[in-house]
Amino acid sequence: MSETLISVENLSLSFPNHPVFSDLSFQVNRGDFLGVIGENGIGKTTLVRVILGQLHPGVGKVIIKQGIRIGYVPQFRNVDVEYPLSIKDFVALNFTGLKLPWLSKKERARVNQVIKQVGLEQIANRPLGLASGGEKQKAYLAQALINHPDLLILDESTASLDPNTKKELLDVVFRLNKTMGLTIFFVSHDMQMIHEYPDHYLWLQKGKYESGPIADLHNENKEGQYV
Ligand SMILES: Nc1ncnc2c1ncn2[C@@H]1O[C@H](COP(=O)(O)OP(=O)(O)OP(=O)(O)O)[C@@H](O)[C@H]1O
Repeated sequence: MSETLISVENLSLSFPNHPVFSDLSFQVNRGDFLGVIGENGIGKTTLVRVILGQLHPGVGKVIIKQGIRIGYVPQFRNVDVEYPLSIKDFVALNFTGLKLPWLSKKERARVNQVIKQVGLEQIANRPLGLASGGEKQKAYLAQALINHPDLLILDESTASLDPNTKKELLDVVFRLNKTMGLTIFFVSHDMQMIHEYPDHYLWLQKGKYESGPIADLHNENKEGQYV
């Protein structure tokens, strides 16, 4: 039996005069690669905020397994070319944000390890501001990995990348899922990506939702408005 990391039970949530979820239930088990899909404004980021504990459910339960660590990769935001930190230093910020440049030997080794996992070792000393969009996003991914998360949340992290760069980032995430069993909560409005990488899906729709193994996400849906 796999271990449940997130259990959402009969969640209903509304903003004033604006219902977002009604009776939403799903689970995420250790090792899952869940793709969360839905059109703009449907509530994907709201769901991430609920899981991160920033928003409290109105009705229902959201149970996060005690003691798990969550890594978060935000939507791509450009970084100014003048940004002073190297990729390596940027990744290390997630240890405390204050210790730079006084990292322990062990911390340095961990930085090098995650940089290697995301494939940035050749440019680790390059200023982050001079990295390409895809490289910046990989740096955010490495930063999210630094504290050994059990669960990685990617919130539209590939949205503004070109198709090849998107694929490159998702290939890294896929490898982490398959080789290390890292649990992935991948939020996207790109139906093609959802068909390609996750093993389960949660499709948020107006007033309802669908979820299940990815094989149940039918082809007629693939032809829908998200392609
Ligand atoms: N704090 C808030 N107060 C009121 N309404 C909100 C608040 N946060 C979000 N909303 C509304 O709730 C709905 C869901 O927003 P959310 O950001 O979760 O959607 P989304 O699926 O992530 O959209 P996108 O794909 O565009 O990022 C939207 O209509 C949004 O305007």
